[in-house]
Amino acid sequence: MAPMGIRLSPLGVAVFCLLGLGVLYHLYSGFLAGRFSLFGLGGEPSGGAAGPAASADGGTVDLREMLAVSVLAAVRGGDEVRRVRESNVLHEKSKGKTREGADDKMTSGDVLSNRKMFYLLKTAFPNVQINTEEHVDATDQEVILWDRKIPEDILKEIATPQEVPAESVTVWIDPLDATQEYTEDLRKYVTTMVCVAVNGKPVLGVIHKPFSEYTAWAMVDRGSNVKARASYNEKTPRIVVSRSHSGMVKQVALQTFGNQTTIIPAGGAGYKVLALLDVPDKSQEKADLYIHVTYIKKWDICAGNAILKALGGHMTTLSGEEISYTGSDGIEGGLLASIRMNHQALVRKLPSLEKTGHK
Ligand SMILES: Nc1ncnc2c1ncn2[C@@H]1O[C@H](COP(=O)(O)O)[C@@H](OP(=O)(O)O)[C@H]1O
Ligand SMILES: [Mg+2]
Repeated sequence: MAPMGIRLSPLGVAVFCLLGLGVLYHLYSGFLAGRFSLFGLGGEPSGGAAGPAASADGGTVDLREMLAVSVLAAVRGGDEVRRVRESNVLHEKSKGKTREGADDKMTSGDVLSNRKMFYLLKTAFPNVQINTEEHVDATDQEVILWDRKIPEDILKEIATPQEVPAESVTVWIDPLDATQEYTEDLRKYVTTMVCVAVNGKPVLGVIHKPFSEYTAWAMVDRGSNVKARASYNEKTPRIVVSRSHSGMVKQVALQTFGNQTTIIPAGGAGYKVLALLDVPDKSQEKADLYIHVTYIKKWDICAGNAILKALGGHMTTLSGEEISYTGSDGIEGGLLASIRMNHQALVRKLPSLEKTGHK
């Protein structure tokens, strides 16, 4: 009942109730959306108003949002990588042997970075396929909510969203590239990487250097925060190659380009792609070509492939085939990466892997 002397209008009460409902809906919609994504993961909600960026029925995802989360994931993973290295307690172990018999190493830096990166992306995009280098322990789930903010530098380069079907997307995460060098405390080679492929084609890549806090990102046909250098030496190129999984790469490079060619042994596929670009980081060496001859995994190369492609460069097998980032984890045909060069002419110059004994 209304207080004495005050008469309530039924219309006023109805408007008031509707406004109240509107405010409640607004407050709780983000919270509920967050809960749905967590149920998708089977995880426990930890609160907060942020939610997933994709609808629960598969639907579409926005590649610009995927880029923002990929940058955040690479940086957060990098924080773990740095923290573990600085603690000097790496818990280094071997996951087994590579085909060539080298130790396939893993540390706490790999595992903790993998967990952060995976759950950040999985919480934001519950419906996309995510392939990571390290095993994700289902009993050790973490929910990391994205605040749905797209950084200014991305908004400046990429003015509009770009929706694609969630089912067409494959994400590749390398939580710690150059693990071998990480264990040797050769910090400059270490990167964290995220790549998004659509129908197997690499469309966006992020390479982050945790120890110099440098991040390169690019999206094909949309924009980037990194560019190619002004010139490259095609005749006697400086060639960056693996220092720990080299196979016959030095012989292949010298045989193809002559003894005047400079070979730069370096760790990490991310580091070697950055060596081809205009990167301000002082610890970064520069090269004209990146060649790899042994087996390699797609999380090692997808981000670099996307960035090179976005900047007009190429990454292919040694026989010039494009690499498809779906299905199997690895590629057999070696790797040739170049930018501002005649890539097909380089392919014709190189001997086939059969001749080098790698196939
Ligand atoms: N033959 C091989 N088999 C398995 N992984 C290989 C490989 N050659 C290179 N890689 C991986 O590719 C990345 C770059 O190698 P490199 O530093 O030798 O150029 C490293 O990734 P991770 O450090 O993420 O394991 C390395 O383990
Ligand atoms: Mg790697």
